[in-house]
Amino acid sequence: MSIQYPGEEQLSYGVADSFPKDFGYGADESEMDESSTASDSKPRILLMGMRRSGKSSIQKVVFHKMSPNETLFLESTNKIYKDDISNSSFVNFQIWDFPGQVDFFDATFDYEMIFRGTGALIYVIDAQDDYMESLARLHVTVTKAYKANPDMNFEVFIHKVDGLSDDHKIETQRDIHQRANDDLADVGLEKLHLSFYLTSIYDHSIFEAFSKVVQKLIPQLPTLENLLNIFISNSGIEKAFLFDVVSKIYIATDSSPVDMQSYELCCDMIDVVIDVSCIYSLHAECNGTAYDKESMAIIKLNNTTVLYLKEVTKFLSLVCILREESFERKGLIDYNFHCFRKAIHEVFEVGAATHRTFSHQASSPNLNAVTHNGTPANTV
Ligand SMILES: Nc1nc2c(ncn2[C@@H]2O[C@H](COP(=O)(O)OP(=O)(O)OP(=O)(O)O)[C@@H](O)[C@H]2O)c(=O)[nH]1
Repeated sequence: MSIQYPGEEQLSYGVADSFPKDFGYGADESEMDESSTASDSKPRILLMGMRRSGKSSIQKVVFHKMSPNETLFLESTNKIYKDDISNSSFVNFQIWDFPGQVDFFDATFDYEMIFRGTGALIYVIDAQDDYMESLARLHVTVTKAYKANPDMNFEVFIHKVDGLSDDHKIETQRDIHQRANDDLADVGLEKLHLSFYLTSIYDHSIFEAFSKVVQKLIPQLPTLENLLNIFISNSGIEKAFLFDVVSKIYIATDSSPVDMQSYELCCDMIDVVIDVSCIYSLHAECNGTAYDKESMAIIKLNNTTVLYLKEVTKFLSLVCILREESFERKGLIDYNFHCFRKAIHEVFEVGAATHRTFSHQASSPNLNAVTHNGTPANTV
């Protein structure tokens, strides 16, 4: 595990620099600094919902490492809070936290402008409370937003489900799903697709849900999944996640199903790596220095499972789950990882270059992996 800071020049690479450009409506980093209007043009994710539904808590827990218990002391948000997380995260967009319910009839609130630059609208419903009023607000919000920007994704977080039994959770989700879609059908908006997630800040469900929201906004997702599939099948790995280190959102995974336990294990591994690196860091302050080019860790569990973490870019890390037997071929895994890492860098360089030239012709990176038995496999 690395604990050394590699030097400034090594931190100059950054996938996030290309990320907003790949959304097609982002602005350059330099422009961001010059005016807040420019930074407002960054792709956004909006957090909306009734007062006390848990919007600020979600944002603080996922992106600012606040512990769930501390959210009890969060004060009510009074104005739109714009959180630009791009300096620390691959997830290069703004999260806009809205103060309780938005008054769409307030003339000073230009909701059309806000919705037009939005990638995803997350509507948070407090599942522990009576949600009828919240459902009515959801309907007004999504219909207005859809008219302004039909391309945006509509995500509904059925939140605070930690207080509900398993049966109650399923029943609540079914009920909310039914009512929300019936309301849309009544006004002829069957085309408006709502995605539903059961979430809580007290477990990993909020990170999983946010991962799925973010993945839908990554144009390179199919390429990333393809690269992960090639990497794991040639290396004898069971499951691999590409993580945004700071938020523990997974940007992509291979196409085998995700089980919560594996995801939680990998999240915990990131915490261990960052915490241990911080403790032994050469720097007194451990802000952003705990993760660098040298970062890697191997954790052997007592059930013959191995967790393997390696740095991919300044913000991204690959966390793999594999059997002890497969780990005996560590040389092969490392070689394939080297190819995988190179391919990931190419994906985002191509993305950035494509944006710069305003060209829509994307080229695919080559992943010259070695198969599990050692023969080179030229794959795209
Ligand atoms: N049990 C439980 N409580 C939660 C969860 N998420 C948030 N809360 C609590 O809900 C309360 C309200 O959270 P906030 O994040 O302030 O809600 P908000 O939607 O931002 O509220 P406004 O700023 O007034 O719009 C806090 O006491 C949180 O601790 C959750 O997943 N489970």
